[in-house]
Amino acid sequence: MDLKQYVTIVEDWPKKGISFKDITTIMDNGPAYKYATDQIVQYAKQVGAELIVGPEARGFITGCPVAYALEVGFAPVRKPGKLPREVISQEYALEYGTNTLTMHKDAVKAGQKVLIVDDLLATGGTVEASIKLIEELGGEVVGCAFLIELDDLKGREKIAGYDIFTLMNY
Ligand SMILES: O=P(O)(O)OC[C@H]1O[C@H](OP(=O)(O)OP(=O)(O)O)[C@H](O)[C@@H]1O
Ligand SMILES: Nc1ncnc2[nH]cnc12
Repeated sequence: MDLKQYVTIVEDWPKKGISFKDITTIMDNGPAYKYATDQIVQYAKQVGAELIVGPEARGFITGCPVAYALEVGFAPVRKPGKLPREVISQEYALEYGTNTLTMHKDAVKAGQKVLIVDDLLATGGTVEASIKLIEELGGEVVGCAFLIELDDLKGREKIAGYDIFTLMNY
């Protein structure tokens, strides 16, 4: 399936100069959403994922169906003030701003093989911060899976040494 036909490109959003890749038009199409999920599930099996971690919010939409299909758990990476129990935190930079990400202290078990799933790899700030959180909790990041990679932003250089799987490149 040519998934790119389901991505909607919105120029100059949320700021001038950003070419926003809207994946809601993959998610609202049943076969496209299933196809995208199935590709990541196959990859997750290859790398032996025991837990899926997804960054808020689009990492939930992308990662949760993968966890469901594999019958493994899903742990959220969230923006500050959202998780109710003890958290660890990590600052990160976005293509259009900065923020902090948090995870519950007990979200990952020591030695657990973790696959990070998100919709898009841009500068790599989000996935880099997620890797730091998972490793601080003792998890082993066995891969990072994305629907989309924005090549010019060179996010993969930030996570050199980690296995990366992407379905579409722009
Ligand atoms: O590689 P990076 O430069 O870090 O950018 C990629 C991240 O940016 C987007 O999330 P965003 O923070 O906009 O949050 P959202 O999913 O809640 O819209 C996207 O879903 C990725 O998580
Ligand atoms: N260009 C972009 N399109 C969609 N999501 C993004 N997150 C960071 N950069 C993005």
